[in-house]
Amino acid sequence: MEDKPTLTISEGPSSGSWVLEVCDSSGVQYLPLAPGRFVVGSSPQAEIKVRDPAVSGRHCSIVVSREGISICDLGSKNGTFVGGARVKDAWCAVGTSITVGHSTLTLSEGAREEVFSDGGIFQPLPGVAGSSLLVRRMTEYARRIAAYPNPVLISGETGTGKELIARALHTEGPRKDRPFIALNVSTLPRELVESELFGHERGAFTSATSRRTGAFTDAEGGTLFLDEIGELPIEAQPKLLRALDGYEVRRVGATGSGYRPNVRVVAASHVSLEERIDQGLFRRDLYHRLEGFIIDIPALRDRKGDIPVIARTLLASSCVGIGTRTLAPGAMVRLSAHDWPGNVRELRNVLLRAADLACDNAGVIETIHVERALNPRADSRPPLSLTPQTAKALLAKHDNNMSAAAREAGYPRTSFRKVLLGAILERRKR
Ligand SMILES: Nc1ncnc2c1ncn2[C@@H]1O[C@H](COP(=O)(O)OP(=O)(O)OP(=O)(O)O)[C@@H](O)[C@H]1O
Repeated sequence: MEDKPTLTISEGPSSGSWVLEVCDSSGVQYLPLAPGRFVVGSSPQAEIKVRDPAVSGRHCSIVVSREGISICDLGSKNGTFVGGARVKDAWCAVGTSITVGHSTLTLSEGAREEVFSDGGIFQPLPGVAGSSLLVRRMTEYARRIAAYPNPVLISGETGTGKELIARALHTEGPRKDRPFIALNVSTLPRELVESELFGHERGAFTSATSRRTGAFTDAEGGTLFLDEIGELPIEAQPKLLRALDGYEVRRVGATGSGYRPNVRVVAASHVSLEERIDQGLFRRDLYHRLEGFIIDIPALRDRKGDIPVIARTLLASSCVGIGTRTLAPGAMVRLSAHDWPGNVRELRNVLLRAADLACDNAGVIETIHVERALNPRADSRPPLSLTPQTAKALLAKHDNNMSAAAREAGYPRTSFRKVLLGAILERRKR
């Protein structure tokens, strides 16, 4: 849509403005939707053009009316999917993610008036793939606050990329040439936390055989990333508060005057710090010192439009040594249908396993590979009994298409082939 129609629907259940986020091989486009019918496809005539060879010329249509927004498949080759289900006609709600080919279309509400300072050319944060509206908003905010010296609190479920964002805050800010030190508080022995943070003098405690600097000194002039800050023992919290308030702090066992750290603290937590406060495990004053700027990273299931681009990025970066891999449209649909409780980390691991399983399939990851990668434990169970005879029958059923027969059997193509070779050898023996 070269000239983008914009209109605010003022009556009916679909009141408000709608934006369609189209994520295809060329990146992301945000298209404000006016009432009407729009054909989605790869053809130049389509009103909503998707640059993706797996998308049919006229793939599906989107109808925006007073009743709401509906989608209708137009007899596409690879199908139109909402969640994991192939649909002919479906009503869509805000947040609905539609998969066509390797691309996703996500419906958002009320972003039409939103103005981004990037002038429409989205510049992702280093290493952070994804360009959904949620990520775009987060990126804009992170870039802005990267310039400040104040602490930042990053919240988000496990695997959403909290450390990545912390690193981006560092590299995008004025401290980028100074150290970035990451410390996972939950892995520190309770009795050593203070020493790890602030250092110790020789003889301060039994194992302190020499003087040691702590993370605050190591990060001088730069950024200190404190992951799992909610696990910081309550007795170490006042000293961190002092450091954040700009007062002098001393090494464990030191006497006399201390030092005033010049460090930007970025803390992260995947648990609610408010809950830790209610449980008496976290000081409210420390929380307020940290939460001047909060970045809340959305869960992957709330930005499914990011899955294709993150998946492609991870396949390119994580599969070094495995080989080049591409995702079949069905595999992308399966990825988009999953809820990703482990977020991007889980996606990375699933892709790695799927890439390995696809080694015999010309580098194409199919739905079956994703399915098996999502259930790795099922994979280590002995395979269901596939005899040479059933393999042969399946092959005949699928007109000698080995991939299709292997898929139905739930086997990788190589294993299926081995069983089939058994049938041939058996026949030769007779
Ligand atoms: N948007 C993204 N694009 C590419 N890779 C990502 C993205 N988000 C996360 N990752 C990758 O996912 C993995 C987990 O990220 P990270 O360690 O930053 O998550 P986290 O939220 O800090 O996790 P935890 O709470 O468990 O410490 C890393 O390998 C990271 O590079």
